[in-house]
Amino acid sequence: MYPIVLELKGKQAVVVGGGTVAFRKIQGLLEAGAFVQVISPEATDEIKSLHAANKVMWKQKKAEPVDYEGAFIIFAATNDPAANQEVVRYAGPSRLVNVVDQPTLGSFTVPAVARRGRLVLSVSTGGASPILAKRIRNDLLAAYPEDYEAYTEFLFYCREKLKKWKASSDKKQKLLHEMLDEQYIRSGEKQQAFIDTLDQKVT
Ligand SMILES: C[C@@]1(CC(=O)O)c2cc3[nH]c(cc4nc(cc5[nH]c(cc(n2)[C@H]1CCC(=O)O)[C@@](C)(CC(=O)O)[C@@H]5CCC(=O)O)C(CC(=O)O)=C4CCC(=O)O)c(CCC(=O)O)c3CC(=O)O
Ligand SMILES: NC(=O)C1=CN([C@@H]2O[C@H](COP(=O)(O)OP(=O)(O)OC[C@H]3O[C@@H](n4cnc5c(N)ncnc54)[C@H](O)[C@@H]3O)[C@@H](O)[C@H]2O)C=CC1
Repeated sequence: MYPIVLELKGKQAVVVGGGTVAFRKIQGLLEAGAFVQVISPEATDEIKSLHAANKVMWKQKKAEPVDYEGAFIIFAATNDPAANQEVVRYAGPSRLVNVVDQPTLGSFTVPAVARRGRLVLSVSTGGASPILAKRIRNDLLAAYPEDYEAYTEFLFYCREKLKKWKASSDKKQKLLHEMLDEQYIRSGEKQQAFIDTLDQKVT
């Protein structure tokens, strides 16, 4: 297994199937900014609402090979094992394919994810127990509370600024470590004070 973080903004994702599992995968895709097409003769009310709100495109039919053209990432999420196998066959060997009922047929599995802005914590149990993955995700959400959203935005701003600073790498390293001081996690005021000092140094 080799974990990566995919950039899906504006990329085309095809989800075959319109049930509760498909809906969960769709939610993750929308959070990542993907353009989602759902191919399924039936869909849950939640998926229908997303379609009505133009958040996803829903083709109300069974999947055919033509549906995968242009897809960057594909989910075989029907309740029909043969239909899911067919998705894999037509997608070909060089595309990202997730298969919800026969995971080894696909090229990747979906972890449980805790998001705090730029901080993305993902948990996989290699198929041992999705419920354990979910539980550990919830533990991580408690350990890294909402403050981390603003905090990681602060760190991102400061690091981008420091990258442009024409100073010695020692000086940069010192600040890169200083900004990790615990005092900055919860205090917007302290973050702002650090930014102000940095803005004076790096113009
Ligand atoms: C291999 C993988 C492939 C993939 O889907 O990518 C896979 C496969 C299967 N899941 C099954 C069942 C369940 N899956 C969940 C939940 C989640 N499943 C997710 C991922 C994965 N599931 C991948 C591995 C992840 C890992 O290794 O840790 C999560 C983490 C992410 C997500 O789906 O977004 C999401 C929780 C996060 C959230 O809620 O956010 C629940 C619990 C629930 O629904 O509350 C149950 C019922 C309990 C049980 O069975 O354990 C079955 C049997 C189906 C059947 O019985 O027919 C298979 C098929 C098989 O194992 O062969
Ligand atoms: N990976 C995971 O996280 C989990 C996987 N599963 C597996 O996922 C499968 C799907 O689960 P649910 O979403 O709960 O099922 P569901 O019964 O709610 O939905 C199945 C959907 O597939 C559609 N479908 C059937 N044949 C199709 C075809 N040829 N082309 C396009 N769409 C088609 C149906 O119209 C329906 O919308 C289950 O059979 C189970 O084995 C179940 C729980 C978790």
